[in-house]
Amino acid sequence: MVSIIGRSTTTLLLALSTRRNLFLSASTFASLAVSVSPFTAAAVTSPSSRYKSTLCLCTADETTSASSSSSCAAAPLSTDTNTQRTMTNDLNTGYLSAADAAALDAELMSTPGFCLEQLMELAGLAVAEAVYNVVVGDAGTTTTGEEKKKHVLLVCGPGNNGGDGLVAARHLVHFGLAATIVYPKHSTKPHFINLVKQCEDLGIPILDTIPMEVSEERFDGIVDAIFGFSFSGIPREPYATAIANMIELQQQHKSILISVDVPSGWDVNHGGDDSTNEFKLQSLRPDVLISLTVPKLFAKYFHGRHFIGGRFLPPAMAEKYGIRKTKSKVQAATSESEDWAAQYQAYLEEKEVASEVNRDHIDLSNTADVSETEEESWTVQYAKYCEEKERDLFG
Ligand SMILES: NC(=O)C1=CN([C@@H]2O[C@H](COP(=O)(O)OP(=O)(O)OC[C@H]3O[C@@H](n4cnc5c(N)ncnc54)[C@H](OP(=O)(O)O)[C@@H]3O)[C@@H](O)[C@H]2O)[C@@H](O)CC1
Ligand SMILES: [K+]
Repeated sequence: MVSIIGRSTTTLLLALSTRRNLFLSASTFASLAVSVSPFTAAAVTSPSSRYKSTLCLCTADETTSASSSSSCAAAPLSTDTNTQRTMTNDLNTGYLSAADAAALDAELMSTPGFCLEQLMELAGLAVAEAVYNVVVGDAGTTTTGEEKKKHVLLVCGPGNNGGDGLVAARHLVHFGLAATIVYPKHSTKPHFINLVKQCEDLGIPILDTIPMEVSEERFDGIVDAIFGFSFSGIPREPYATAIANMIELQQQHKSILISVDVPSGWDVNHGGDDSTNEFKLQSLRPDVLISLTVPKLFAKYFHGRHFIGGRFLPPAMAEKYGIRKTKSKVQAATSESEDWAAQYQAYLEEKEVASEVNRDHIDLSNTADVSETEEESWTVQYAKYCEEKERDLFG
């Protein structure tokens, strides 16, 4: 399976490695990327994603790691996209009840001092990465056959699950996909107002209802970010209609339905297959589930493709909540990643050659020296240019 790190992390590492050590090997770079990656995103049965920040492969064991410091950012729990199967036997992380999930959330924001905005950004980024992997997948292209951008509809609810959807929409657009948001009830909290503004600034349409006309856009993926672990009872309007519309689009347009943390309408502790409940008989059947931090109890009844995203648990807290830890291993990168690594190595070599041309001796193990020398070389060239100009002008 593949773990993914965010582009920002990659960029940071590129910048750091370029400045601090030009001989940093691609494999060291990849290991470093894995070790600093703050979240986990998805799993991925499609190891050949061309998304360039996909850096490492993890074993199935990795999906069980709850340690934020050593685990890959996202891990898939099921390994076969075509034959859906239960993940129960594959999962060693334990499941959280709705009450425990809320308590864990509150505790993350007290003892380790995470703020909600921080957690939501990590969660939303992990969601975007999993969605990218699912929608773009093996095809490795962000466009459709007609060269239109692949398009993701994100249906966002009134709480933090909806916030994860808003964050994910922004990242997906930065990843090169088209996004449309349906946000029936806007939160008046300042952070949510900002999230909406950030999406508007990217030109993402924000609608009140799901466009259902046949002539309207076909969505490659639909992200269900309506309800998370604080949902209870039967969905009220306008969300009941939104859920029904998502089911219709999934069935008629063959859009991939991806639920964030909890399939909306499912009982967080008991799942969505309770035949005694009329609504649940019509409830949505997501193709993909992205559990945040840890799967909730209902996930025992989910049989589709399963990712874990946004794992930021310190080990002591993981232990407290019965989340089992295993050692995480980083295996060889995918062939795509190797391509990427090769490109990076070539870039380093190019830089090295350029530096050698520019001066007799450069200590390549010291960034300060390199930049100073480059700066010196540039200033020398500029001085020569000025001298020439002066000679031309004044003889
Ligand atoms: N640590 C983590 O893992 C992190 C988790 N994060 C995310 O937060 C999610 C939990 O967020 P949350 O607590 O805000 O609740 P969530 O489920 O989004 O919705 C509550 C809203 O739904 C409403 N509502 C409820 N029942 C309803 C019904 N039957 N019909 C209609 N409405 C109903 C309810 O309204 P109320 O009943 O209060 O009137 C309220 O407005 C979690 O799943 C994950 O996605 C990340 O962002 C950060 C890190
Ligand atoms: K959801």
